[in-house]
Amino acid sequence: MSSKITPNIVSPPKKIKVGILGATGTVGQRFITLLSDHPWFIIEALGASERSKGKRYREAVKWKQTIPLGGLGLGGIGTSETEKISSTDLRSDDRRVGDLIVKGCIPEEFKACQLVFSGLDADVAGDIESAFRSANISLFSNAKNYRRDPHVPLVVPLVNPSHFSIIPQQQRLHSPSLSKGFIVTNANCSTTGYVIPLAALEKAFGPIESVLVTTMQAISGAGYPGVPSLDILGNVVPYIGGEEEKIEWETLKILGGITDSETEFDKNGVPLKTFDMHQAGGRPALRVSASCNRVPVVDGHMECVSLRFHRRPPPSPQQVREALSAFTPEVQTLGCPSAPRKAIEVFEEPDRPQPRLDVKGTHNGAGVSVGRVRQCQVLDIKFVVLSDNVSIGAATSSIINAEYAVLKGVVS
Ligand SMILES: NC(=O)C1=CN([C@@H]2O[C@H](COP(=O)(O)OP(=O)(O)OC[C@H]3O[C@@H](n4cnc5c(N)ncnc54)[C@H](OP(=O)(O)O)[C@@H]3O)[C@@H](O)[C@H]2O)C=CC1
Ligand SMILES: N[C@@H](CC(=O)OP(=O)(O)O)C(=O)O
Repeated sequence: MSSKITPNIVSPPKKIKVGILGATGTVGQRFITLLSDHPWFIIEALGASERSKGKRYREAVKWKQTIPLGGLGLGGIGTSETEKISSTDLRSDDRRVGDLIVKGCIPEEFKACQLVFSGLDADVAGDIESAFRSANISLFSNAKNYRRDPHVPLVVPLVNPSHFSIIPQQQRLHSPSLSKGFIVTNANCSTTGYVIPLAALEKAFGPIESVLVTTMQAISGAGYPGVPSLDILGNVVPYIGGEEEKIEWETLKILGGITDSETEFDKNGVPLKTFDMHQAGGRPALRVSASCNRVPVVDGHMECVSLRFHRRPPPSPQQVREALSAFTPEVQTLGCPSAPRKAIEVFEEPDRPQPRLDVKGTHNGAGVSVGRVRQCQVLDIKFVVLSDNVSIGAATSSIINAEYAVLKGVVS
């Protein structure tokens, strides 16, 4: 595993106790590696299924990360020597993550946590996550269950953290007497990877009208043990259930806006049952067509993207490269410690990025890599984007979302 990101904050807030639901899974394990040396967050509680409940974490988990589990601490390491000492005092027992006893995923077991991350299997995430919200716990989820909910923000932290402003409306509806209970979701891993360059291009050149995206998705996207080896070795599977639809509508919600009253997403954002892709909701309509493939790669989703801008004439490939490279998301300037120092790494080499060489990039999988920016003879521009599906595609996004919420006072 590559080196950790150096925190880029000046004055961190006080230490915050966090829980992880689905802690034994692929995404849960990535949460643990990322949080074990987080400056603010301290792992307080881990939850998983009845199969794992009551066991020490190291006995419950099939650990598949490249960092050994044995040495991982509970996080809250601070950014200075003084803080490291005080955070060790706070964790008076100074245990390792592997020592923690796995709990059941019920809110009573997570009462001491100020916020909870979820890497739960989508089959069970719906009821469990809403129980946490009702119990006045702030929840940051990777599961798909609440992404379409018109009062739940679907936040790719490098793109649309402004959508956190829908949270008071969600609380009014679901927990009017409670101040902390809410759900924030992050997006599907393929959506996340390619919507970051799309957002950068919209920021520089205005609305995009049409996008064609073809994915080559890693096996780790299917969790553990995932796709049978006999299906994927030396093969490509041209179907991932539900994935194309998710990419197509999630992109609209993420790049869309919230109405001025901050009570709902606008027409471009809400995947309403009656949603009409041709109807403009504050911006020209965006059409997206996705084709998804599972490929024999362990980590890293690669996506070939072609797009057309609303603006005529469109920008040149060189202008696009410069805009992508210059993209600076709010979470970066605000000082979220897990935000990449560079959101989009642009490659000039004709054969990069590649999953095996570039999936971690220079930012521990928190940014994305773009290459082969060139003219498209059918639309305007085409390029390839590579993202770490388990980091920025999942756990890292949730963590940056939570950091943003802390810095904005949404979680305290
Ligand atoms: N892998 C990826 O790249 C991405 C995944 N996601 C989403 O994140 C979530 C987790 O994915 P992933 O880590 O790959 O999945 P895994 O199958 O690897 O892990 C699932 C987790 O859910 C727990 N779990 C299963 N059933 C229950 C239950 N009845 N009660 C409580 N906990 C339960 C498992 O615990 P136990 O070990 O005890 O069975 C395990 O910790 C999913 O919703 C997925 O769609 C989102 C983006 C990317
Ligand atoms: N389906 C994605 C991973 C995933 O779990 O997506 P979602 O969170 O949207 O269900 C993949 O296979 O790579």
